[in-house]
Amino acid sequence: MKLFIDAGNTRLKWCLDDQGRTLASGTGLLEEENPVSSAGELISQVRSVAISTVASEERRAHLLDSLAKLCPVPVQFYWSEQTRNGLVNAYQDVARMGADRWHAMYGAWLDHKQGFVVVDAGSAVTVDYVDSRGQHLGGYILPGLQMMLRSLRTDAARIWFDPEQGLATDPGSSTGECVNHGLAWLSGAMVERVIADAREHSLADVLVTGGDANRLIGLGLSGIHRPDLVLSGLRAIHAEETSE
Ligand SMILES: Nc1ncnc2c1ncn2[C@@H]1O[C@H](COP(=O)(O)OP(=O)(O)OP(=O)(O)O)[C@@H](O)[C@H]1O
Ligand SMILES: CC(C)(CO)[C@@H](O)C(=O)NCCC(=O)O
Ligand SMILES: [K+]
Repeated sequence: MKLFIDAGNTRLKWCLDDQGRTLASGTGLLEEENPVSSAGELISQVRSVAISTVASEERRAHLLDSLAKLCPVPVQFYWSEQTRNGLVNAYQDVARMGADRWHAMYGAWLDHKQGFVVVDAGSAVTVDYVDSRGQHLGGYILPGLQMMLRSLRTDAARIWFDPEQGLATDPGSSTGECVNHGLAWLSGAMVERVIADAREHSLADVLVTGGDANRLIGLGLSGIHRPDLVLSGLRAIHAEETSE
């Protein structure tokens, strides 16, 4: 059995794979003593681990330590690449691209050859465009939804509010409404731009992943929700690399 991990800046997503079949999956927090505690006893059956991560070196080392204690098996990290199976990265310096973006794009490329947008609404929001030739046209990195609220709360002395997950975008008449509606309004504007760009570049599909995917879909991002997109790309790449 193989363990696949997508370790973001906040959360970690894992799945257990037996010859391409998903036996179990779950989430954890990177700073926890055992970030894959939700896998329980199954962890003892793991024979190898493959990881896609954008966490700091410190957190990556912590994850390796935790895994070494739980199951002393080979661990392989997978990073961004220049090209794979027709998908071509727009970055000159691909080592700088977050592995999650490349793996999500590759996961999308396998099923959506007619051009697509990947929106990953995690700790940060990323938007990437790939055309029908597999050429990555480039992308955007924006602060995540929680990150924006947190910066308003910590960097502005007189802004106090309770965060809400609402979708209302009408002008607010209290601090709480102004902040919460403001975030929905800004996110909605981003959604409109993504839809307009997809049309302009003839990208057929919009794939949405990350913890805030449903919020963006609620704000009008009509797309395909693929919570497992990074893990899908990682699994495919691992399979290709180990079958050679
Ligand atoms: N159970 C949850 N725990 C934490 N965040 C959650 C949860 N459910 C939804 N969210 C939302 O998900 C966002 C984080 O998304 P996600 O878990 O995909 O991030 P991540 O993969 O750690 O981040 P990144 O890949 O950008 O580093 C937060 O902005 C938060 O609003
Ligand atoms: C943008 C995030 C944080 C999204 O998870 C991640 O992909 C990352 O750390 N990227 C590095 C910078 C880049 O992709 O150019
Ligand atoms: K992510």
